[in-house]
Amino acid sequence: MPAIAIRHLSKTFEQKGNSVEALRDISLDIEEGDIYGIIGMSGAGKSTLVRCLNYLERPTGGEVIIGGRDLGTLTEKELREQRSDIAMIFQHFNLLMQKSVLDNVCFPMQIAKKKKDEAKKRALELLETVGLADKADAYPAQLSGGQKQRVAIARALATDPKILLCDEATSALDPQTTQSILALLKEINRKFGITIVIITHQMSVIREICSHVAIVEKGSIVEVGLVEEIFNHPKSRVARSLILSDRAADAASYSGAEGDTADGAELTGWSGESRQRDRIGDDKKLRIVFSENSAFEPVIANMVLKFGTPVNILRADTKNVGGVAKGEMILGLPSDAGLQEQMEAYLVEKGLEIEEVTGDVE
Ligand SMILES: Nc1ncnc2c1ncn2[C@@H]1O[C@H](COP(=O)(O)OP(=O)(O)OP(=O)(O)O)[C@@H](O)[C@H]1O
Repeated sequence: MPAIAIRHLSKTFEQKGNSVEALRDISLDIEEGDIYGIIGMSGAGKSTLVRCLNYLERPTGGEVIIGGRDLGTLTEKELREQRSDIAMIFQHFNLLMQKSVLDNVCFPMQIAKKKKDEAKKRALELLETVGLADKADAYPAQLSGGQKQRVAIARALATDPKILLCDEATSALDPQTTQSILALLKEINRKFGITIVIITHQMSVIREICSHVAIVEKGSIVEVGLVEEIFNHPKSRVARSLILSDRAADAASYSGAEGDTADGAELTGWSGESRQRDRIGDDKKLRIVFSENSAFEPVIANMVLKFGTPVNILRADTKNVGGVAKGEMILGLPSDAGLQEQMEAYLVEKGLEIEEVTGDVE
């Protein structure tokens, strides 16, 4: 049984005679212990979807089934109880500014009428878990963004939830702090077995920690599956576009490239992570994903030698996809159509998986 089953979910907002279909016929299974990503551009419906998952927003149609219970059939009281299983963190942390860090973490336990000393003990344990034991007496205003999000995470864990919903939880943070918060979420998932749903517009966040992803566009799911599979073979236009705009913090520039290709091959524009749109014009662009850098370098170099024509490397970098380093390269082929065809055939013959990229490579 999935931790969260979403069946034909829809949500329409009615406003001054206008109706906005924010969600249309969304169906998803999120398994227990998953770190599940939901990604889409601005206005796609992500926040509405996450708010429907705990019925902060009541769907117009369809079902949300959590732990086997259809939330739509619950009374308000049952819904409140059910919600204690579902915690949430937000982009802007939503801490109580007049309360100390410790009191912020104690707050949900206070609401749940837990004994004061037990709540304090648990809150201190949780602050330890998020690495902020020394900040118990500080106030939110005295903390950095990353520290505030850690407090919010500790507070979210205070009611021992089974599910943690993260709505753009790292969007206000710098790349390095984002990495550390994602690492913390991963640790929490592993340590406590909590199912985590991550809502984001950043592909880098998805590929860092999610096992599965659903891509939302205009209120509908356009692609869903394993992150690695979608990263390697995106099918929808949105997935391609999100992947191509993924210039994350860890997109360490591709190293060792020049040395490895210096054996006679002339790769125009090779400079680790290069952007040479102006030189490639409207020529054909290919995206190649590979698991080891060594797998493609000789192939490209030999191809250049074989055809006696340079190719442009528009981008080459390494990305972390679920803890595994994946190489990604965008190759610009010469404008001759016959040569393009032969080069493509050569790459496929050498075992590389290629796909055409349309539009600009930023
Ligand atoms: N309370 C509301 N009343 C009317 N329309 C709404 C309401 N909430 C959201 N919408 C509309 O629903 C659509 C989806 O909005 P939503 O906030 O879920 O998107 P999002 O993907 O989270 O966007 P962003 O990343 O910009 O936050 C948008 O067209 C938005 O204008």
